[in-house]
Amino acid sequence: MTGGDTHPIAVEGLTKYYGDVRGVEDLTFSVENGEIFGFLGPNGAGKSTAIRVLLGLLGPTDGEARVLGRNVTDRNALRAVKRDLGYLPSDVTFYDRVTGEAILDYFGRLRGETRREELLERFPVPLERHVKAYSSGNRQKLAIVAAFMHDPELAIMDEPTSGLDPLVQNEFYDLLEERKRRGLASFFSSHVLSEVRRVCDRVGIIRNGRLIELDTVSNILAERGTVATVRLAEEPPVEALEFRGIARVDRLESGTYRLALSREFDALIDRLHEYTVLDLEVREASIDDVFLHFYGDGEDGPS
Ligand SMILES: Nc1ncnc2c1ncn2[C@@H]1O[C@H](COP(=O)(O)OP(=O)(O)OP(=O)(O)O)[C@@H](O)[C@H]1O
Repeated sequence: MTGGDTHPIAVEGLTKYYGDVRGVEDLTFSVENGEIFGFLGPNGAGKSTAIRVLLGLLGPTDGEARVLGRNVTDRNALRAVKRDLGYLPSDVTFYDRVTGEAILDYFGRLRGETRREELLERFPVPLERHVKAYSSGNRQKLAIVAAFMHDPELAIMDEPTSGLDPLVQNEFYDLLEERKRRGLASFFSSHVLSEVRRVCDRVGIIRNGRLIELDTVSNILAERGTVATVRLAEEPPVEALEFRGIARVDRLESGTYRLALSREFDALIDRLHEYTVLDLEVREASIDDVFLHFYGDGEDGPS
């Protein structure tokens, strides 16, 4: 990785161990300008660890990471780009005995606040109250305003939508999409496939500390974004239900099969036509489907 890398985020071989405990191992990826990048993984996968390293809060054990062209181990260089960086932590902890307004004043003085009023209209919070009295949703909204009010070039967010109601989530997705149109980069972690599917251009899937998939959302979903569960009067072998465009077939119980497939149903209908279909349910793949059924359940996922 060269010092002149212009990616908002560039990570190569990044590894972080906590003693013997693996946080993340050998992560390599980069985020483009104007991209919404989703970092998807189950609890304990290593998402927060990676984000903390990107923000210079944890030192890497090995490998390298650059944020806005600055090496994350160079504290001074990182401090110099703080104004261009927005950060939303997973556990929003503000000093409790201050008002929301005082918190925004503080961050405003540090980094700027050109979008403060506009964002407060979109993510309203009881500014005059002590943060201690805030609901978790209001804390999260305050954190969003604080992270974006200086209109940062790059936003790094750890599970930003947890605790938000659906309307506020939508407002948040709109905010990311507006940023994208303006060429600004956003990186966020999530364990919710549906939101990653909705807003992200590319997704990195992390499991047991390793990146096991890095692709556009549409490519990932094109191959295996739909799950059909079918109950047949007959009991054909699993192979009899395989066809082009199907990623996987599992037999759940006698006569019941689960098929992971692309959203092209003609081939499915053709194949099922050969049997007596007693029940058929088609749904979007959940994150459990992605992790359990497409990546196996071995320690490190696919090799
Ligand atoms: N301070 C720490 N000391 C020791 N081990 C840690 C520490 N922080 C995280 N870990 C371990 O590192 C691994 C990755 O954890 P991390 O919090 O990064 O995952 P995550 O994907 O953010 O999970 P979640 O979605 O639950 O927040 C886990 O095995 C976790 O137990």
